[in-house]
Amino acid sequence: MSFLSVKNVYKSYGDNLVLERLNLNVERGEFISMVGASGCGKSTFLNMLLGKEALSKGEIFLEGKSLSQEPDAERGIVFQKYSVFPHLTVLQNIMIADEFSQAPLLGWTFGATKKNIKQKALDFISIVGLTAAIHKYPNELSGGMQQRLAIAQALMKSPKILLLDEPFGALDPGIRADMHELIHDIWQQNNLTIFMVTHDIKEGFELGSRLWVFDKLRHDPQAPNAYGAQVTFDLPLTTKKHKKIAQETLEESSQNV
Ligand SMILES: Nc1ncnc2c1ncn2[C@@H]1O[C@H](COP(=O)(O)OP(=O)(O)OP(=O)(O)O)[C@@H](O)[C@H]1O
Repeated sequence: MSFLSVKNVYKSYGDNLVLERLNLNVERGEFISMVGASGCGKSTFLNMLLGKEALSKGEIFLEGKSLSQEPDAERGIVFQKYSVFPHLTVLQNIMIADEFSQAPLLGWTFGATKKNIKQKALDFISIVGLTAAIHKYPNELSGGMQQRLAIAQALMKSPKILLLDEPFGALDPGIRADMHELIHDIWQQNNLTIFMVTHDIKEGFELGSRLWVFDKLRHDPQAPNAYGAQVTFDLPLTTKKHKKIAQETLEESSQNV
């Protein structure tokens, strides 16, 4: 049994068939980079993994259990646009999800519970390198720091899978390189399974252990929505040789990625 199995999944919005016949197996600890032309359904696929979008057909299993339709703590997500609360400090932003899960009504925790959550938050703040900024508000942080904050927030929930939707797209190249190192270390040290959508094929190659290219195999110019995208290339990236072969494969196919 694979860690995550996608079985014959289809997704359409009205008569717009976005994804069709997806059959994929992923093992724990893989880092899947997902690329493909704009609008081919990469984010839709992530949202289905998150449980935010219902499947039109088929099923996705995580450790043998069908994914519920509700977003779940087992799946953390980091978007390009940061999902932080502007009126809370870095520390409060990271603590809040745990506080609400422990005290769902008001989100206020006290005593030992609060102390434990704070310690856990401080540990993640240290991992993402924000210790010097714990009392700052999001608008006082750079883009890279805000992204670190979003990653720490996602990690607080100890997700089994981490979903990254173009997480570094808005960052300057230097900061991007730092973030690549950070996410690579977090992936390795926590045996996380990561799905990352990126428009930057170089980033996909650098970070991923496996590359999925989404594309439509069939096109009907008279009915552009009649066919959905599939994973047309599924290539390992675990060694330098794999990466070279993957690069050549894509160049030969002149895929629009
Ligand atoms: N909630 C929705 N309702 C209707 N159509 C939607 C919805 N979400 C996405 N779509 C459509 O599904 C298709 C795929 O969108 P999606 O955002 O998944 O593509 P993408 O590959 O992530 O694109 P990009 O690379 O530009 O972010 C598009 O045609 C889009 O218009």
